[in-house]
Amino acid sequence: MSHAVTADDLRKSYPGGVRALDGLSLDVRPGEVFGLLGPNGAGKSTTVKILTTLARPDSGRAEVAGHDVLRHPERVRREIGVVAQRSALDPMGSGRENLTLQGRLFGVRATALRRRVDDLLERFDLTGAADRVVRGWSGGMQRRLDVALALVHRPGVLFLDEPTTGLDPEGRAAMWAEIGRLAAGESMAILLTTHYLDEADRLAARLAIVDGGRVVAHGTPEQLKEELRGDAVHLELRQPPDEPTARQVIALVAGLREVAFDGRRLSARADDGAAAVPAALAALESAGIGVAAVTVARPSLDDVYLRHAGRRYAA
Ligand SMILES: Nc1ncnc2c1ncn2[C@@H]1O[C@H](COP(=O)(O)OP(=O)(O)OP(=O)(O)O)[C@@H](O)[C@H]1O
Repeated sequence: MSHAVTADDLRKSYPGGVRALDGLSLDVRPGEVFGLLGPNGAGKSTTVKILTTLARPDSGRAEVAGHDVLRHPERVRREIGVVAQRSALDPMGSGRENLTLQGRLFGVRATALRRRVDDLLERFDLTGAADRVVRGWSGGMQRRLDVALALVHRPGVLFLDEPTTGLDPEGRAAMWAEIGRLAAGESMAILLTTHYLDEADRLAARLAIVDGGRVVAHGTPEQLKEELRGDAVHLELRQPPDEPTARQVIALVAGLREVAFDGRRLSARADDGAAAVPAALAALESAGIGVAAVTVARPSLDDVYLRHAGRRYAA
C-alpha cells in the first residue's frame, strides 16, 4: 500500500546537543487518522516540522503525499494542510476573508473558491458569523476556522497539532466529530498530535507513542491495550475478609490472576473479566464472603502509556 506519510529513521539534534529525534519511523495510510502521543519534549513537534518542510532532519528520509520532503518541499506544501498550535488567522479579517485569502494563496479559482468557502463555513457551523471580524469570535469558533483554513485547497494530508487544546468539552466533541468525518468522507490522511489520551483513543485508527525521539510503541488503540492482557477486575467485599481463606477460595476460580487484597478491596486481572466474575462471585458467596460491588475495566490507553513512556500521563 502506498502511504500518505512515511518517515524513516529520522534523526535531528539541535544546537547545544539536544537530541530531539533519535531514529523515528512511522507511516500514515490514506484516509486514516494517525495519533502521535508523547510527553513534553518527546519529539512530536520536531517530527511535524520535518514532515511539513519547516525543519530539516540531520539524517533519515520522509515522504509526504508521494513527495520527498527534502527534494521537493514545494510539492509537499501544495498537498498538505497544517493546523499549528498557534492560530494562523488574521484577527482583523472576517471569517470569509480569511478563507478566501488562503484559497487565493493556493491558487484556487474564483468560482470554485466561493463555493468551497461557503461549504466550509457551513460545515464548521460558521455561516452566521462569516462576515464578522474574527477578533470577536469565541475561541472554539476561531479553532474551527483554523481547521477550515487548512482545508481550503483540498489537501490530501492534514497535520493537526493539538487541535482541541483550550476548547471546552462541547467544542472538543464538535471538533472530534468533524475530524472523524474528514478522514472518512474525504479519504484524507490526518496526523494528529495530542495531549489527550481519550482523543487518540477515540479518533486514531493507529497511534504511536513517542518518547526520547523515537517510537516506543505503535498499533491500533485496541492492539496496544491488548498488550496489557486482559481486564482489570475489582471486587468490593462487604467486610474485610480473612485473607488466607479468601485467597484460597479465589485461587480456585479459573481465569483470575495477579490477585491482590487491600482492605475490603480485591483486585485481579482476567483474560475475560465478564466470564471470570460470575464464578468469583459464586465462590466467594458460598464461602460466606459477601460482595458489595463489582467493576470490570478494559485497560486504558493511560495504562499503555504508563508502561511505554515509563510515567503516568499528565495532560
Ligand atoms: N529550536 C530548538 N532549539 C533547541 N532545542 C529544541 C528546539 N526545538 C525543540 N528542542 C528540543 O528538542 C526536544 C524535542 O522537542 P519537541 O518540541 O519536538 O517535543 P514535543 O514532543 O513536541 O514536546 P511538546 O509536547 O512540549 O510540544 C526537546 O528536548 C526540546 O527542548
